[in-house]
Amino acid sequence: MIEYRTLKIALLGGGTVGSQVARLLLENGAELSSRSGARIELAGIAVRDLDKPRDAALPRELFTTDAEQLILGADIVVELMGGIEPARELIVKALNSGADVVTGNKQLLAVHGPELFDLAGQVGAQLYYEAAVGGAIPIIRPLRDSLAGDSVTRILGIVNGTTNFVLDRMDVDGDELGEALAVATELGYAEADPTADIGGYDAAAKAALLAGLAFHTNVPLESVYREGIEDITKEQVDLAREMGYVVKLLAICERIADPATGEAAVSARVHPALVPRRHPLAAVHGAHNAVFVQAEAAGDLMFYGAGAGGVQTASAVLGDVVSAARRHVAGGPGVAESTHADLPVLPVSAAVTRYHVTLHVADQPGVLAEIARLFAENGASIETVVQSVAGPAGAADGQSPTATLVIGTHAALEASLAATVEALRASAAVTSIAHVLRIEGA
Ligand SMILES: NC(=O)C1=CN([C@@H]2O[C@H](COP(=O)(O)OP(=O)(O)OC[C@H]3O[C@@H](n4cnc5c(N)ncnc54)[C@H](O)[C@@H]3O)[C@@H](O)[C@H]2O)C=CC1
Ligand SMILES: N[C@@H](CC=O)C(=O)O
Ligand code: NA
Repeated sequence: MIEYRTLKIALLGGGTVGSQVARLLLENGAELSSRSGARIELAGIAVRDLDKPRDAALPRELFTTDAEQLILGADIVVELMGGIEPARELIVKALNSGADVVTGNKQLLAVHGPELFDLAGQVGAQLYYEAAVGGAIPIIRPLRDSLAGDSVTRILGIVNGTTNFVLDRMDVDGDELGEALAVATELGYAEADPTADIGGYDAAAKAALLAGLAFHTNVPLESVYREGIEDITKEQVDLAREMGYVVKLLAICERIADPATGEAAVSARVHPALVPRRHPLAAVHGAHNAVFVQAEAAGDLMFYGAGAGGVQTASAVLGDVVSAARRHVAGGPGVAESTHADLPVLPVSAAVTRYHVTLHVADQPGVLAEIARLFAENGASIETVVQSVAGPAGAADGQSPTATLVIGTHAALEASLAATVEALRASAAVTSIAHVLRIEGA
């Protein structure tokens, strides 16, 4: 019989993910122990409210409201509380006490990652965070380890399960945004404050982590361009479908050349985009996530799976717990973060994208030529135009007839495309601009 040493796990948070981590640790403890080479013991679960009903039936004596006390004597601290404080302070205490830390807290890492990874390096501890991006999908380890010998050039990902669920329900079931969000929240996909999901903040934090790992540089959260899906309407989703697209919230991380200097730089942005129906990302339904990685030698890779949900995310957390336990058994400092480059992170204006603009114009001779002139003058070139006559303010009201134009552009600098839209807005030929969305993955 093998004599294992015992490793104590302190679990901070017993909510959607934490309760499933606790259940699986208790149910599969023997198996996880033999995989780790150490006996893994759940020492306790810190929560705010001892009497709150949990998703999993867990022994009451494991629960405590004293997170600081629980950390003392723990070998591995699993932080699943979310938010910045007290999560940051507790992780600092855990690392300083020599414990390894496992977290799913992308919000915290996107803001305080550099100082926490530095601290972990200084004290010879390890900070694991596979659950922080893409839920159950292995994406942190592949970027950090498997692709460490390659050069990643671009990441295009659906990294927020809640917004993908909501957009999918709007597309497939005809739901309104609000009703679909209520279901996503009920299913445990949304953050404690779902504005983090709908506003694109959660995806922006994940984009900062992905870009930092992929390009070996620090990508501050505030340098990630962010737009959420709060203004996406059923009308836009329906129009997208008619035109052969689906609306997705994308995180796009790219290594680019600075358009002004030609120097190497990085761009990270999160926004809703039109994705062609034939693109594999269009087939990512429900709360699933998918991350496309393009690398110089490997070519195109795709990582796909459950991006949110308690038990699914618990899988990633437990993988990190086993890694941490193995490190305790083997000794040594663990894997260092590879942030050594110091690349500038450029604003969205330096990104190259395509626009899809729906506008109402006066249905008169010369208008189309005027519109084309505004695009050309601002450095954007039109790829497709679809026109339908008799727009919303038609001749029936005694006004001039209007036409609706749906224009798709070729790829151009975001700065040129945004300037074109401003010029269209100011033009007497344009009655109104109905929608502007970027096209990606075409
Ligand atoms: N729900 C999901 O699908 C996913 C969540 N995550 C991340 O995992 C973390 C946890 O998420 P959920 O389980 O969904 O959250 P939750 O809101 O369901 O659970 C949070 C838990 O932390 C406890 N807690 C919060 N503040 C505390 C404090 N000050 N002291 C003691 N306990 C405290 C709460 O009592 C609760 O038990 C978050 O960082 C989230 O972003 C990551 C991937 C997927
Ligand atoms: N709220 C997040 C949970 C996982 O990170 C999401 O919806 O993706
Ligand atoms: Na993951």
